[in-house]
Amino acid sequence: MASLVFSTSETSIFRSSALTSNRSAHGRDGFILGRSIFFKNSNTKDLQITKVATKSPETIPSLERKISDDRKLAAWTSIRQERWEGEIVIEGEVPLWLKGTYIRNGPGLWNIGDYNFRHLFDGYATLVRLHFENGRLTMGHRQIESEAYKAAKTTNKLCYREFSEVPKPDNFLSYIGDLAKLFSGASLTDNANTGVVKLADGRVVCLTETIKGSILIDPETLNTLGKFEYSDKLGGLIHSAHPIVTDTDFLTLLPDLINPGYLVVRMEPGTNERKVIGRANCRGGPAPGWVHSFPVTEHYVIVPEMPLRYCVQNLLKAEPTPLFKFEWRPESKGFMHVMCKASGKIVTSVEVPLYVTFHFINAYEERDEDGRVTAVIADCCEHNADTTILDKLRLQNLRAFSGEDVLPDARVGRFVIPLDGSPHGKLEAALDPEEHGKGMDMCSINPFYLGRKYRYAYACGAKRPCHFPNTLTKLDLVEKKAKSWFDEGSVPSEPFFVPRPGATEEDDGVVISIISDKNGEGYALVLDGSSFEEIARAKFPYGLPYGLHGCWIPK
Ligand SMILES: CC(=O)/C=C/C=C(C)/C=C/C1=C(C)CCCC1(C)C
Ligand SMILES: CC(/C=C/C=O)=C\C=C\C=O
Ligand SMILES: [Fe+2]
Repeated sequence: MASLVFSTSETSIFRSSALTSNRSAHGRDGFILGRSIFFKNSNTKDLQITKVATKSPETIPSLERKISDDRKLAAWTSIRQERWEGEIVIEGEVPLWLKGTYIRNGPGLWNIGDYNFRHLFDGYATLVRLHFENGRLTMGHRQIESEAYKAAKTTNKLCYREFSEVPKPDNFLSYIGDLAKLFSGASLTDNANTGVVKLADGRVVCLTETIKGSILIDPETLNTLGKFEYSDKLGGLIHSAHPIVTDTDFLTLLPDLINPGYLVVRMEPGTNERKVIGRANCRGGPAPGWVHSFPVTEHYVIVPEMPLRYCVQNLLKAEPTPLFKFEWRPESKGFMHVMCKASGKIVTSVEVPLYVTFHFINAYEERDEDGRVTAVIADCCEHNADTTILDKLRLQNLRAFSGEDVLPDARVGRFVIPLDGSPHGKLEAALDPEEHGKGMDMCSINPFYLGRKYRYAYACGAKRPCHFPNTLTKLDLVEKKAKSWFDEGSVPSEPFFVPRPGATEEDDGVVISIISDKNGEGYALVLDGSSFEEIARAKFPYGLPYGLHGCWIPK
């Protein structure tokens, strides 16, 4: 007789079994019982097994929706259950030095009951954890318990403004109330679905573009610990989704929508207080350019002012506009401001060609033979000044690939910002975009090269035809060459570089990515940072939704 003792947690103790053995389907020991699969959790002495539901389970009851086709790409499909954890089998070999935890964040749940969200960036945050130790790998995933997520679960309704979704007012009076809540920030989401960073003091924070969407998590359990409250009086509602975080620093930008400009702020480790370094005033208008990320060099913070600008009118609209909360203002031009980190002074501010970017890759100072800084070089994933990429990230488009080559072209955009007082900067491709299939986004570098002259970057590129970046690409910015990993029909997430401790070469390390494959399944992939060959993969019990950005927490 089979007898299973289920605890209230996800993990259950197995006493005896009349279960079906299941090695072939998942390449590891496990059992099938009804519609659930159980894997051995082999790092405990007890025979402990972890339950994996194969259909929409009861764990997200109010958000439940039938998954009709189990084999469709998991990347654009809502996560099937709130959490899972267990050891997964590695094919190949993970280097023994790789000890620690990779955590990836991203929007993984795009529906409330039968109501489907429209944009990739609307989804409720899903964390994925890959814990590497002694050549073994434990995977876990879990939803972040933001107020927005909890409210959707309890009311079965959208309660906060997401990237493109706006709660429906019940009547005219509540519409007026909603406008007030928009300006106070009360109706903005705290759905921290964009990135995750480890602060120098060890705290792990998930982030999005709303300041209230800064949420502390426990990197071991993926528990939501609570809001990260900023103790200063700086106010404001939005910030860059990508602060610069190092072992000593936390820098971010706060766009000022009233008096167009950006505050550059720093937060000391162990504190929650952001202090102003300086302010960059916008040169174009009527609002600041969207600032999803920004780069730094050793001595400077680079403040981008994109012609794709925040738009207060679009913020007020109930239905998404073609550019969501933004507008394209080519006449307002594009600029790059360079601020001295030490003094907060703007050392130069140049007009540059029009550009569209989510992600800066890196920046560094160019010096002459006397060691004087002559220019700042800043690289980004640049979408050829074309805003249509935002529309391509609507879920309807992501779910509808019919083989047509519809991904707009992108490149590694290299800004050259002279520091000699010239009014203009340059923007050119750092290498021939054909090298990476003219697709380019979701980048990482060796973190020791942040702000310094560097050679390698890792990003997603394209093998055409495609509708979304579908390769992992190592860029050599000196040789101006790219090398790619590709698996037909798969969607890889951001290639994340982890340096080998003690390494002296820039590309000595591994690259971690999470793959959603054409069979609806998924796996963690580890590539060698130097050869860019696969060294290991580990299949998940089921495919996971696409995720955005990760961080590495060394053991
Ligand atoms: C996931 C990602 O990369 C970006 C997410 C951006 C969000 C959630 C932006 C939200 C916003 C609002 C809810 C209102 C104010 C404007 C804006 C910051 C775009
Ligand atoms: C998925 C993405 C931006 C994510 C922001 O955090 C951009 C994809 C661009 C494709 O080329
Ligand atoms: Fe991002």
